[in-house]
Amino acid sequence: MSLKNIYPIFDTILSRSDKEKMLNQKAIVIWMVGLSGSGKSTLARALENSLHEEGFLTQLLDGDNIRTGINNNLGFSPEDRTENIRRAAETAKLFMNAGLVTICSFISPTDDIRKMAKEIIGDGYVEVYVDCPVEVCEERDVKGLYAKARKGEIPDFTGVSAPFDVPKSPDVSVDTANQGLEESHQELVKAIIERIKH
Ligand SMILES: Nc1ncnc2c1ncn2[C@@H]1O[C@H](COP(=O)(O)OS(=O)(=O)O)[C@@H](OP(=O)(O)O)[C@H]1O
Ligand SMILES: Nc1ncnc2c1ncn2[C@@H]1O[C@H](COP(=O)(O)OP(=O)(O)O)[C@@H](O)[C@H]1O
Repeated sequence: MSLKNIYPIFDTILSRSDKEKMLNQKAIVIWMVGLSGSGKSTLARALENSLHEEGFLTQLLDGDNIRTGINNNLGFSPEDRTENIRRAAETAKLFMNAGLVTICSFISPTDDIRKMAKEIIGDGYVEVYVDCPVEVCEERDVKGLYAKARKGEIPDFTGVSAPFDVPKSPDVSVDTANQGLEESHQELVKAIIERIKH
């Protein structure tokens, strides 16, 4: 008789649902899409804090920990953006399969890029469109990037000199141009909590 028959744990592959049970939550990937300055990072951080307070185990993935780390060799050409999102989606899937509620904040500018992310992640992909027109994002110009892009100092800038396809069928849409931060945050938390309760 083989060792595996005596000690079945050597042969057992734990599933996502075993981990979800342990954490008492449903694991999903919340994929936040929107222009620079639309409010993705602000809402992603606020959402993560609220979920944490409610006892959910979370992980946030964004430019700060992905573009400076695993993707520090990538820029903003269409090919590099695709590779950026491919690696981010694969990373998000690993966290999701470990049972975590994973929040991703990337511009994800085109239909094709989002289709790829959705295909990689599969069941559990929840698309959130952080809806804010370029005029309002430009007015905010949180990092001064739109001004630089208009002067031609940043090439291929999304919404100015590179494309952004408005998502056609997001699972959740948050209008940050006509709503305050608090209202957008509450709306988002409500939409997500009902998807992650075990
Ligand atoms: N050319 C160009 N176009 C758009 N954005 C630019 C560019 N160059 C630098 N940045 C800064 O990079 C942030 C976007 O990175 P992402 O990884 O989210 O982009 S993408 O999904 O791969 O398109 C984005 O951050 P956010 O403002 O948080 O969206 C910008 O600060
Ligand atoms: N309803 C809202 N939701 C999110 N952010 C908002 C909202 N209204 C105004 N803002 C402001 O818009 C800016 C969004 O910046 P940021 O979160 O860095 O965007 P992004 O990560 O998409 O580039 C912040 O200064 C934020 O305070």
